[in-house]
Amino acid sequence: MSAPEGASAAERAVWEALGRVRDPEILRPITELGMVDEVRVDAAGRARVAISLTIAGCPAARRIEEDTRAAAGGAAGVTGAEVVVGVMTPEERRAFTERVRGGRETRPQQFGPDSLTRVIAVTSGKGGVGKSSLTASLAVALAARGLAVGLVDADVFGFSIPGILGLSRDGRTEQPTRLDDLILPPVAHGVKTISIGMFLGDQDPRTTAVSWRGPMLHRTIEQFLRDVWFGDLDVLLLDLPPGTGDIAISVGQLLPQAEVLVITTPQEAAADVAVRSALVARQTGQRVIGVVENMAGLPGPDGGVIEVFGTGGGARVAERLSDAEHGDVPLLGSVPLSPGFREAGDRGAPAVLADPADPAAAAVLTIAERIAGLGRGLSGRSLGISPAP
Ligand SMILES: Nc1ncnc2c1ncn2[C@@H]1O[C@H](COP(=O)(O)OP(=O)(O)OP(=O)(O)O)[C@@H](O)[C@H]1O
Repeated sequence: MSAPEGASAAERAVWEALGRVRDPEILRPITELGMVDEVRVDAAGRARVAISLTIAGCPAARRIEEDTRAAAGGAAGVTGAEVVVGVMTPEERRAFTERVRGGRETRPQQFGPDSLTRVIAVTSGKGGVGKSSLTASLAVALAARGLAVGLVDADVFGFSIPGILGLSRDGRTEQPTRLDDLILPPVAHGVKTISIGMFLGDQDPRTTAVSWRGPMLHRTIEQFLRDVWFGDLDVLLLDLPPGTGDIAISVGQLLPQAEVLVITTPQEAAADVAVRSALVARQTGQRVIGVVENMAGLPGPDGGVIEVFGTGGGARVAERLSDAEHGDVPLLGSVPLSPGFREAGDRGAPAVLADPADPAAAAVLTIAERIAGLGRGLSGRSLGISPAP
């Protein structure tokens, strides 16, 4: 929607400014989404903007209201701005969800084999190697490069993504917005993020144990991929639980075209199990695109490096996964131990944004650049186009 005919110059300026206000969950302009009902600017330059939100008090409401006021107030010829917030009628909401979907149905799966979204599942053999920290940081780094990025935290037992991305504070995790059968994921640092930790209702994730059997886990991942509206993504990252359990197998079945990124530490024991988790992914048809070594040497105060977890694990995993059949699996980078990187994650402000000069953050940024540059092979895939008759 844009300024109606007969609008004054100041009203047109307000409409134009509102075109730069994005819904923080859908990441599209509120004018395009039909959320602006009316713009009036009186002779004294006072603007009155009427907007309609999907649900009263939806998590994004205050942000949209503030951004709208700021945008209208800053438009040429405007001396002050008032924002009147209304709620869409069920009819308007239906039209809104249609607009969000762009006429497409959410079902079946959004990330089927013909989708142009690169799906990258991040796996590790054992826990605690920094897989979640690296997945979240890579997602943020790729989004900062201008890509549309989604992140599914499929680490059901150890979901830590909401905390690392600042979506969880004091035991309360930000909730997705539900619009009828559409689930809109919260956006953190430009990344559309969904986690099992967002579906625990009022339960405190710090004290809530998730103990689900395989079929329930499978259904949850399936629902994440089907009902959560990510829109058009360039990249979808999945943080898998460590090891080769039910979730890894479900993801392999649901997303056989996914690429796999393997995280290990330099330690022999971590490297051995990392190779095994990659081999399981391969059995389901997924392609291993590379290995990242985390928790490599800790820079010491005297300029030396303390090899807390030894050396060489990343290179060993890459070498063992490279063969004539699968080609060369590269070691995409080695991320040093860094107290600053950990602290930033604990604060919910990833170091790749908050402190890009941090040695671990810098290594992750370089790895993100390499991953973005790898692209995805389209050979053998249907592009969904047919010759003109
Ligand atoms: N390069 C690093 N330097 C310092 N600390 C790190 C680094 N990478 C990860 N950490 C820290 O190590 C801990 C474990 O990391 P994380 O939770 O990301 O591991 P994980 O492999 O996802 O574990 P799990 O799968 O068992 O949940 C976290 O406290 C994290 O902040």
